[in-house]
Amino acid sequence: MPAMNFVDQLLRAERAHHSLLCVGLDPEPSRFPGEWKGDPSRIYDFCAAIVDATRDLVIAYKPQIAYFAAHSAEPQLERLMAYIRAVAPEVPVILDAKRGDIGSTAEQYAKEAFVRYGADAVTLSPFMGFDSVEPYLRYPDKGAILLCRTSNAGGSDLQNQRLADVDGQPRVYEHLARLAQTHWNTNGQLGLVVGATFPDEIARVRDLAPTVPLLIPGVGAQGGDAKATVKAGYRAQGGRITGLVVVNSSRAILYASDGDDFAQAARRAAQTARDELNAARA
Ligand SMILES: O=c1ccn([C@@H]2O[C@H](COP(=O)(O)O)[C@@H](O)[C@H]2O)c(=O)[nH]1
Repeated sequence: MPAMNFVDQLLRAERAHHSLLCVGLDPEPSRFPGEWKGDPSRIYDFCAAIVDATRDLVIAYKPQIAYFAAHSAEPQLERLMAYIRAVAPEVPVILDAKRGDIGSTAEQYAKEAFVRYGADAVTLSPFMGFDSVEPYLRYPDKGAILLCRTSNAGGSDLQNQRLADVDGQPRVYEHLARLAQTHWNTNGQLGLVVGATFPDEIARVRDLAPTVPLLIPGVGAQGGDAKATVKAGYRAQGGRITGLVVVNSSRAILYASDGDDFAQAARRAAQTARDELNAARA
């Protein structure tokens, strides 16, 4: 049976769990509960408990590789990826690595994401241009999600600049949104990262890239508005989703409680976030 591609995996998970919520797996040992506090050898256990508590509520998981690499915990990430595939095979996993390098090195990063970790998609910085993205597109079913209009304030420094210093010229992030909808999307599996902290820009990206899935971090701990996010980026017609949003929340869910009830608290926080996102679809 041919493998299901990333976009279809997202749509299937959305249907199965009626959810636009992506839980971000950003394990920070200093915030672990009880006896696990400060112990990096518990990264896998902590994340697996979060997965067990939330797996019927999500459209995707997004492990951020830095939280593993900083503790030499890549083997725990490998184990976690295998665990998610085993217990939640219907949930795609986006490896948040924000890679970006020349083609020969990008080939190695693509192998790391898709072969070593078995990720369904990876986040990339498009700053080095199409030849730095192309090696990922050679994997026909895998997703590549390009940073477009990021959630941090400093994202404006470059992404909001106009291509020529003339009013009316597109901004860098607008140009990228157009490319992702058209020429660059050679396997049909590109996505764009747009921050929930900038709902007007989400709407602009959606206009320029009407069918590209948007990964939207910035609700929860960064204060982005869930309702405004969905209104700006989600599109459906006649019961069919035409513009999908995958809305990430990490710390607000992982650390909803610092006690032994952390997993139950994460579940409650995920339920609340999922319901809030769904209410905004109406
Ligand atoms: O523009 C961006 C791109 C990526 N991120 C990542 O998303 C999560 C957000 O975590 P919260 O705890 O929900 O704030 C984190 O992994 C970032 O590296 C982003 O925030 N903004």
